[in-house]
Parts: sequence; C-alpha cells; structure tokens
Amino acid sequence: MKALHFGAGNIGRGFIGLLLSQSGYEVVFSDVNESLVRSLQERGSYTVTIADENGERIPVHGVRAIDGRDLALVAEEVATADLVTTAVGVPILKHIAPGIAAGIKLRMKRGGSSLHIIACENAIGASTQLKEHVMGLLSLEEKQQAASIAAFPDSAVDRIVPLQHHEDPLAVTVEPFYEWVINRSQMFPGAKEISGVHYVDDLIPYIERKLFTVNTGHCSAAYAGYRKRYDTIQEAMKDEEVVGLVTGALQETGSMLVRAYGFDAAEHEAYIHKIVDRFRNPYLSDEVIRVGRSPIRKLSPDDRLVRPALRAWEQGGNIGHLTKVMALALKFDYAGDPEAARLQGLIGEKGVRRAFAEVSGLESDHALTQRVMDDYER
Ligand SMILES: NC(=O)c1ccc[n+]([C@@H]2O[C@H](COP(=O)([O-])OP(=O)(O)OC[C@H]3O[C@@H](n4cnc5c(N)ncnc54)[C@H](O)[C@@H]3O)[C@@H](O)[C@H]2O)c1
Ligand SMILES: O=P(O)(O)OC[C@@H](O)[C@@H](O)[C@H](O)[C@H](O)CO
Repeated sequence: MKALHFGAGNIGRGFIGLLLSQSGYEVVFSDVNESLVRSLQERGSYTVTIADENGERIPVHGVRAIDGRDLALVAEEVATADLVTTAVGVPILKHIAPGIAAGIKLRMKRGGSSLHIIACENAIGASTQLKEHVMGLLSLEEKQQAASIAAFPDSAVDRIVPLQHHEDPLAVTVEPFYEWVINRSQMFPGAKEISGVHYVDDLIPYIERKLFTVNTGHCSAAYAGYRKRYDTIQEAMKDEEVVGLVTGALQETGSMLVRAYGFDAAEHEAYIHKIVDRFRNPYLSDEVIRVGRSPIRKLSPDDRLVRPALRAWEQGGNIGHLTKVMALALKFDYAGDPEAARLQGLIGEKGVRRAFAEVSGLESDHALTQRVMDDYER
C-alpha cells in the first residue's frame, strides 16, 4: 500500500507521514524543497521525537521522496497510489492540483481503482477546495469519470509541530497530542481505515471546534505575544495578560460553539483547559512568528477570527476579546512574513478600516469592524 503525501514539512513528517507509516503505508513525499527531498531520498527514514518528559524517539522507515516540480513523476505516483494526502498550506493547493489532475487522468486511462485525496490543512473544507482546483483542470467528460474514481473527503488535523531547528534536517519534534478526523460521508464505501483516525459523518462541528478553539486561542497568544516582544508561545503563556486574552477569546468562541452545536458546556470548558495547557508545553518552543504567520489568511471571512466573532455577534454573544485579537493581528508587522508585509502595505495605502474590511469581507461600517477599529486605536 502506497500513500503519496504532498508537503514533507513539519506536519507532513511529524504527523501525517508518521501515522500513515504506522498504519502500514509506504510513504512517498512530494515536495519542492530540493534539499529536503534529497535528504529523504538519501536516508529513506527520519525520526519523530515526542515533546514530553519521556522524549520518545520514533523512527519512520521506508519512506521515499520525489521532486514536486516534476509533473510527470507526480502524476505517475498519483496514478499508482492507494491514498493521497496533503499538508502544504491552503494557498499551495492550487499549485499541486495540476499533478493530481494529470495523475487522475492517467489512473482513469489505466482503469485504476478508486482513490481518496485528503487535504490536511487548517481550513474548513480544504479537500473540497482542492477538488475544485483539480476538477477545474479536467474536461466535462473527464470530470464525470473522475467523480467515480476520486473522492476528496474533508478532514480536521490537530497536532502542534513548531518550526524545527536541529542539526539533522529531517528530525522533527512534535507534541504528544494528536487528532485526525475525516468525513466518512464523502468517502467511497468499504475503504481501508487509517489507524488513529476518527471517522465521522458530519465534520463541520469537529473542524469548527478545532479551528475556533485551538487556532483561535493559538493566534491570540501569538499576536498578543508578538506585541509584547515574546519570541515563543511558551514565553507568552507565562504572561497573565496574554493568558487572559487567550482564555477570554476562547470563552467567546466556546459560548458560540455550545449554542451552535449543543456541545456539553462542561466538556467544552475541559477542552479549552486542555488546549491552553498544550500551548504551555515546556518541552516545545513554538515561535510566535510561526503561529501568527499569514495574518491575511487568519483575518479572512471563514477563518479562526472573523467567522466565530461574526457568528457570536449574531447570536448576541460577547466578542470583546476576539475584536482585540483582530486589532492585534492588524499590528503583526513581522517583515519576514510576506502576508504581514502585504497587510501593512494595504494599511499604509488604504487606511486600517478599509484594509480590514478588504481582508475580513466585512463592510467598513459594520458594527464588528467598528469594534475592531476602536480596539486598534486603543
Ligand atoms: N505545524 C502545525 O502545527 C500544523 C498543525 C495542523 C495543521 N497544520 C497545517 O498543515 C499545513 C502545513 O503546515 P506545516 O507547519 O507543516 O508547514 P511547513 O512549511 O513545515 O510544510 C509545508 C511543506 O510544503 C512544501 N511545499 C510547498 N509547495 C509545495 C508544492 N507545490 N508541492 C509539494 N510541497 C510543497 C514546503 O516545501 C514544505 O516542506 C498548513 O496548512 C498548516 O496550517 C500545521
Ligand atoms: O498553521 P496555521 O498558520 O493555520 O496556524 C498556526 C498554528 O496555530 C497551527 O499550525 C497549530 O499549531 C495547529 O493547527 C495545531 O493543530
């Protein structure tokens, strides 16, 4: 059994590649980072270290890697894979679509079996987004045929994997916790299950609970931490003011989620506590610039700040901490982050109100925009 995984980065090696290998797949990574691909080709293995008091080291053997820029090679691997997964970042999905589309065409020509293609990205409906990119590259006839051979189940993935700074370029340190949830209702019947994955028939409550708790809380710590000149989330989480903002934002998204999905309030509170503890993990060093990366994406309409805040506001709930985090995101001016630089350019060019309206999809005179602007001025 072979799994082709796009993106041999932190989550690719530290979570998806590891789980697929433990599940009996031969893992083939496709990546555009030449030195990473070369190291994987030369060594064919790497080590995952669990960031806790035991520091268990888990070897992952028998992996291969291909150059993701070689379209023919990518297509051949897609055509012969038993599973395709991705962890490349949402904006990259459109760039891997041509290789996947070419692979599906090849597979159809050869009369190959059905295939699941699962995007493991931090977004609602990431596999569906990938499907749209892929289907957009097929003719009408190919699209009809592809629908019976390729399915794109959405998924939610959760494991904190920081930027890695080791002598060994393939070594990856990850937190002990992980959760991978896949929408079974978008899969072909009778598919082999990946061990360690939780299959559900309705993914939306799971992905929203994850994105609007783990990722809302995480970026709250990152943007507040950046403002207070902390380097890592772990340092920021020692500051009671940062913790107050994080837990305040999570109370706001939590109340919204409990109202929207009928989650048990006490269980959700325990979920929040567990996540805040994960941010504090002393065995990890997770930089605020990673967690705050891509502020335009994080301020976009369906992401971890605007969507839960708008929904909470519509429900008549509190949003005072969330608007403050959005204001802090507008002040995330780390020059090494292309989106942060673009956002600061937009603010300089159009003013902060119009820049926020543009990235958030909210009207300039929306009540929520006004509250973000008030916090920004403060
Ligand atoms: N790191 C985490 O804690 C974490 C947890 C859950 C989800 N995620 C999500 O997983 C995704 C990847 O995050 P990451 O932290 O692993 O990032 P990363 O930068 O470590 O890894 C991304 C990899 O994709 C590769 N890539 C870029 N363009 C490519 C292409 N065209 N073809 C093949 N590979 C390509 C990069 O070279 C890189 O190795 C993101 O969507 C992120 O939101 C990350
Ligand atoms: O990957 P991003 O940029 O969407 O978000 C940064 C972090 O919050 C994220 O990578 C978390 O570490 C991860 O989502 C935990 O499961």
